[in-house]
Amino acid sequence: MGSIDTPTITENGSTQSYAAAAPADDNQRPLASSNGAQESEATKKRRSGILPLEVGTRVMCRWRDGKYHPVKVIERRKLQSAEPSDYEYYVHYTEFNRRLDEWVKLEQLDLDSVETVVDEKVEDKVASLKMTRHQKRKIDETHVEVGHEELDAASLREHEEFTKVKNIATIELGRYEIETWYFSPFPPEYNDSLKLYFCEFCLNFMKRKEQLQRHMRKCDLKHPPGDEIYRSGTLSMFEVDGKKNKVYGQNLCYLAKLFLDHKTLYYDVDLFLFYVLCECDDRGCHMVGYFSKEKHSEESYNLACILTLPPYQRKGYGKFLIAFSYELSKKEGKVGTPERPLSDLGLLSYRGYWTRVLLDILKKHKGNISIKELSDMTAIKAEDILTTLQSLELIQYRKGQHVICADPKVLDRHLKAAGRGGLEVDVSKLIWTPYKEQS
Ligand SMILES: CC(=O)SCCNC(=O)CCNC(=O)[C@H](O)C(C)(C)COP(=O)(O)OP(=O)(O)OC[C@H]1O[C@@H](n2cnc3c(N)ncnc32)[C@H](O)[C@@H]1OP(=O)(O)O
Repeated sequence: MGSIDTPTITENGSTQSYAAAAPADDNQRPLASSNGAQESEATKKRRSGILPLEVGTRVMCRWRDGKYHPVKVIERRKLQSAEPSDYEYYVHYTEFNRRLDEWVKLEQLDLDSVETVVDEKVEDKVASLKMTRHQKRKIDETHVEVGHEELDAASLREHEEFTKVKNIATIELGRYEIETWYFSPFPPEYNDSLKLYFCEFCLNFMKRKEQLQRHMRKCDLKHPPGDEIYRSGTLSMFEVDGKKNKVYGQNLCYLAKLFLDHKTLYYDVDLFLFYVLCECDDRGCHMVGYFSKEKHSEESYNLACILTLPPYQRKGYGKFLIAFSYELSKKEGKVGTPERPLSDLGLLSYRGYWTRVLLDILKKHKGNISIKELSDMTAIKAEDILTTLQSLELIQYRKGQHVICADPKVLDRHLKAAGRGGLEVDVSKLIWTPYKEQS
């Protein structure tokens, strides 16, 4: 499967880029040169007519692969120079996920491709009028000041303005420096910092490296707070109760929101349990990722948010966390499903997990099996089983019923295409009591 591009991570000074810069090719366009001496009078006149570009402008932009891609200008900021047209632009690549939005220099833009300026105000007004009450509440909850049920169009627009540009560009966490993906509503006093320094154990965050160094001398945590409920080899899972460890829970939410776009940031962490996966060595237990789970979910959600930190992605931890969430559901005697909406990467991971689990059972099972039986065996909600099997074309609708038609050859073909299984959860190493039984 091809890779969805993600920003960069630095470890010990060496930069790993998930999207290698491609060599220049036919897709290369002439650079929008800022060298005035070589420009014709006509070009100069045209440039001065359109610069600085308006927010909302659509134009082609040279990306890190060396090719030009369509972008929309989201924001602009003035550079400290004498030229009135010297700005840099925050752009959204319309073909890519928002995590790749970035500040670019004028030189990266092909000014010959500038399209008519969109009337942002009209566009946004229409969008905000189309918002449902539920969407409004979700947006409101990601804001620092929670609790405004009714947002008028003006404050909604103000909020969108506020969140459209990433506030924190990078974080330092343990031995990694990580580029962030999205806006996260840190308390206002952190909003002037491009980089934040996290204690990898208690997740407190600071503006300066020296503050972190001082903190690390005092912090006595060497693993997440809470109970270690799983250990197998160097992998450990900790269950953190948001009520008992409120600050940790909130810090984790601030951190996670930097990599989760459409998720609500809950300040009321009391209602959640956090399952934090760590790789352990002699220096301590280092967070790899986590998922959160509502203590009581009316919608039978068994997972609210899931994150593998970027340095650990594509190594099977995501599928491990998903598998773990279903193992907890099995212990509770319930079926579960992840909270919606799923992100692009979330959907890929879940589809991959469901596909492999179901194909493995169908391959081994002799005779007929129903969706209900599959659901009982896996704790996967029947709807998710149905959509997965439908996408694999293993379902037929006969006499008003869905019937699974699993030809062994078709199963083999799908299994081959399903890729790696991810890291296994060793259930014998899970020592856990469901939440309700603890109180
Ligand atoms: C309910 C919700 O919370 S939805 C939101 C989900 N969370 C997010 O979007 C936060 C940011 N993303 C992440 O944290 C991670 O990408 C996760 C948690 C979704 C997946 O974590 P990972 O540790 O990378 O998962 P894992 O290594 O098990 O891979 C899962 C599968 O997803 C797909 N996948 C994951 N990342 C990519 C990618 N960058 N490009 C293409 N496919 C990908 C692959 O099919 C992969 O399986 P494969 O490697 O065998 O081909």
